[in-house]
Amino acid sequence: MMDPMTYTLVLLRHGESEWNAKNLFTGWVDVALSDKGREEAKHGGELLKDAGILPDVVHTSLLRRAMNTANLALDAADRLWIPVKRNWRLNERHYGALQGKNKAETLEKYGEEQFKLWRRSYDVPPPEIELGSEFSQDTDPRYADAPVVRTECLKDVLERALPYVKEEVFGDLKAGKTVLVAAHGNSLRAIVKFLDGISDDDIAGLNIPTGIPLVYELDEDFKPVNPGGKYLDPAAAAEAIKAVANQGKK
Ligand SMILES: O=C(O)[C@@H](CO)OP(=O)(O)O
Repeated sequence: MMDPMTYTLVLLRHGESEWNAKNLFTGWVDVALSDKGREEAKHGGELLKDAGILPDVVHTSLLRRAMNTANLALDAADRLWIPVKRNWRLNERHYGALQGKNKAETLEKYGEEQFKLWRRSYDVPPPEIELGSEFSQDTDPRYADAPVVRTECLKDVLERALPYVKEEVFGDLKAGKTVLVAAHGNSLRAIVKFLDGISDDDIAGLNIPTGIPLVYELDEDFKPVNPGGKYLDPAAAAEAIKAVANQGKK
């Protein structure tokens, strides 16, 4: 039994996307899940159901890989009926001019140090994307309420995600709901950094696998009772985390 004084927050990174499979920087580009990604999402829902962790409300980004992952997972857990809240603040980190670029080619061209800084440093953003270019979202109507974003580092993601998390996600937790957040590698890294109080340096080494629910029990001050959370399939998560860390290297 879970302590009745704790809140249950489930973080779920979307299943593999078509651009994850092609090893391309994705960011705000709205790519679909791959077949494997759809399977991962369903499996994530089955893991939730098997663990008896049944979300009462789901929060997603405005990107279809997260929205569809939430739907597939909730369908598998027989919770497709729960309320849905969507917000751009849960989007993947905007990858600036790297959006649409191949990770292996970028590593090759700029070297490991620069590649790592762009990918995992806390406060070094990639170069800004050119407005109006193929992979820019500056005219996308779904972002009418958001500022024009041209690139983001993880710090920027944390700063735009946190107000939403504190208000909406914590608000639902306070109301006694089990909350599912279906989002992205870097928006979830930002949330985990905040929850676990991870330092700006150490966050570089944290990677989140696709499709495996990460469950946090939080105390009434929203501090993790189980620091780092608990993956519902720890062995699969450990394998997948290594693979994410090594993306770019062939
Ligand atoms: O391309 C992206 O948007 C992200 C997540 O897939 O990649 P990375 O893990 O390299 O930050």
